[in-house]
Amino acid sequence: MIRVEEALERALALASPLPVEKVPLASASGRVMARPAVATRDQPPFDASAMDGYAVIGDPPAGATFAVVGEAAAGHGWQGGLEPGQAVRIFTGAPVPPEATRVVLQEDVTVEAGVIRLASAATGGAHIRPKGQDFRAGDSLSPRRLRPNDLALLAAMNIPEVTVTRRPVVALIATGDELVMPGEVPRPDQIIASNSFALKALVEAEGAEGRLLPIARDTEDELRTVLDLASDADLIVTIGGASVGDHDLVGKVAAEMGLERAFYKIAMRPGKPLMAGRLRDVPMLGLPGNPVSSIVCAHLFLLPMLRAMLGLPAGPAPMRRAELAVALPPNPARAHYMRARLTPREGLPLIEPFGSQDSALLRLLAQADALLVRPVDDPAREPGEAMDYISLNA
Ligand SMILES: Nc1nc2c(c(=O)[nH]1)N[C@H]1C(S)=C(S)[C@@H](COP(=O)(O)OP(=O)(O)OC[C@H]3O[C@@H](n4cnc5c(N)ncnc54)[C@H](O)[C@@H]3O)O[C@H]1N2
Ligand code: MOO
Repeated sequence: MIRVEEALERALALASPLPVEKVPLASASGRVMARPAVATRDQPPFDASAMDGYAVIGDPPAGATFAVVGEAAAGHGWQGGLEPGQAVRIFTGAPVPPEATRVVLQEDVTVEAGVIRLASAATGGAHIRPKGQDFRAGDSLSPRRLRPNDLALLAAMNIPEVTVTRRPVVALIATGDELVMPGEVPRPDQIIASNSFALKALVEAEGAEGRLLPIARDTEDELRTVLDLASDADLIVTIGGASVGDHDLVGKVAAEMGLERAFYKIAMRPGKPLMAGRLRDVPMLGLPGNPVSSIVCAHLFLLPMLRAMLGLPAGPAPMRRAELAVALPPNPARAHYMRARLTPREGLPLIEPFGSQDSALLRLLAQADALLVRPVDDPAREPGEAMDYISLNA
């Protein structure tokens, strides 16, 4: 059994960034930019008024009057010139006439017969947004996972298409004679396939496409057939059949199909029988079948692999700190990822692992906010100690 850190390194070595493609800006939310985007224009492209009011020259005192000689609205600049003693009616977003040095707010003037009079001295802000204040032509946005705010910036930069990394297609293969899909009527000795649904949601939240393949029954032929169906995926994920039982066929069948194994079995709880490798050029992750084990392994291995394929910085699932609520005995030779509840407080949140850590309990997993991380050979812990955890709510 190898350690989690070593296993992750080997898993990440299987995953390389996928080719890039161009997508319209309107479809780019959540996608991962593959190259910097470079602005082709200044924003604003002219000195722009920040307020509705009057553009004037100088710092006039209270009582000063100006003849209104024209109007500048957003999208309609004033071309007629401006002299001292004159004002141009102006609206937010309009180009400020080049001669003007400030905009006075309409609330600060009285208007009579085309003449404005200042109620108070025009001091303080000029209410002009200088050309290029937001960004200039040539400024760039560095590659990142695109959030809605980033899309607004790219649009303002006049970038209609973004170069992004292709979404990894993840084939999800549940295995086992005991499984039927939700909505079907199981025999008395069957259960409902549940893991694939969490895994599909997890990979899609990460920016990949999850493809649910038919459940592979516990025969070598059927498993081979479904693995063949997955050969055009970017990542093959099997669920179950990873352990040592007579019906655990994934390792055997994959090996016969040419799996170059990167590892099998790790010093981790839950998730000991995890395997990974390359099957005919496609990276493969063999998750254990126990529901909690498969989902915990997805957080620790599958999501980092997807981040690597998306060209994002890839490494371990991000860790945070919390204060332990209860005493814990020493942790033996397998790192333990304990399902736990977090209570937010001032300072570090409080973390309390559930009493039962059975890897079949989905109801407890649904109540869990976090995985409390206990490294290999972690000593006994006292309440109040600061510990690492991985968020399940992110
Ligand atoms: N003699 C040993 N037995 C087991 C060991 C071991 O070291 N020696 N390891 C245990 C551990 S730890 C785990 S984890 C499980 C994992 O085994 P498999 O990956 O072979 O998983 P299965 O046997 O196929 O299934 C385990 C369990 O999970 C249920 N399951 C499977 N797939 C799904 C699914 N898609 N949705 C919902 N539930 C699923 C399945 O019905 C079983 O109950 O092995 C231990 N045994
Ligand atoms: O590793 Mo198994 O995942 O403990 O249940």
